[in-house]
Amino acid sequence: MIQNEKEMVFIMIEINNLSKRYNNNCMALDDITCSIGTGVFGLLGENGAGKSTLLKILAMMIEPTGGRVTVNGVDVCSEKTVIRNQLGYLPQEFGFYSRLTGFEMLEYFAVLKGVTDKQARKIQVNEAIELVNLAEVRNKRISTYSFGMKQRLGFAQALLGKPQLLIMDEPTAGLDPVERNNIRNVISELGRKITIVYSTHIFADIEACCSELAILRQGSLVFQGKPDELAKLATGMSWQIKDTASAKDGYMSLMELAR
Ligand SMILES: Nc1ncnc2c1ncn2[C@@H]1O[C@H](COP(=O)(O)OP(=O)(O)OP(=O)(O)O)[C@@H](O)[C@H]1O
Repeated sequence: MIQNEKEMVFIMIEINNLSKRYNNNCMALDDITCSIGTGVFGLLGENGAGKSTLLKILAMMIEPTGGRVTVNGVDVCSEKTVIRNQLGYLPQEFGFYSRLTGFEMLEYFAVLKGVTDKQARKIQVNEAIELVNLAEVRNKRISTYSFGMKQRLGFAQALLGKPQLLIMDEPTAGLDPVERNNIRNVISELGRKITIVYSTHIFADIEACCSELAILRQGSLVFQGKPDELAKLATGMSWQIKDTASAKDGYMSLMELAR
């Protein structure tokens, strides 16, 4: 397994009064306060809710305009190197050198992550490739990969360097049901040892893997708790769509009712 139990570190992320206003005046996050411990933490929310913005701040890609985030008491804005050494990050959009093979690309990322020993690097890269089911295409150029394969390669790079904190923006997006299920299993397994924070639009992803979740809506935190607590809140509420509109319109009606 790619994680070593002996190196296990308990992570506690504290988010206090966090805000992010972009230069165009868009308030992407508005006074968010929550705690995230070891395990798998899911972030749910519709398009534009602020999920990617929060994950980018946790991954130190952007800075907040207000409030503070600490990881085990260390401020993410002032002690970036300390936290980067423990971090694996999968952004929503990921760039690869398409002329390289999947194996070569991951080796390159492993070097960037400081895995200097050649043998250790080979082992880590092969483990990551096996975990995301890319073994058969490891020696094929990335230019020949499907979208889902590239997504899984992005997932694999986040695992290199044995991070204790994994931040992933929609890791299951664009995957077929079999691969989505595999990635859910990998996330659940890794979440026994490290902290994983990931965003998704799919509640079934959260149900399958997360010990805790938060829901963002228009930059505000509207729920934090366990998946079954959210399910309890919805007990007794059910909706039937009677109109004959298209499935997409029906889905939109349901979302409006749910709100
Ligand atoms: N660089 C930026 N400059 C200006 N506004 C931005 C920028 N990035 C995001 N936003 C805005 O901030 C808000 C939150 O965006 P964000 O990408 O965090 O949402 P999201 O929940 O991840 O959405 P999605 O599910 O579509 O990925 C949106 O209104 C978006 O338009």
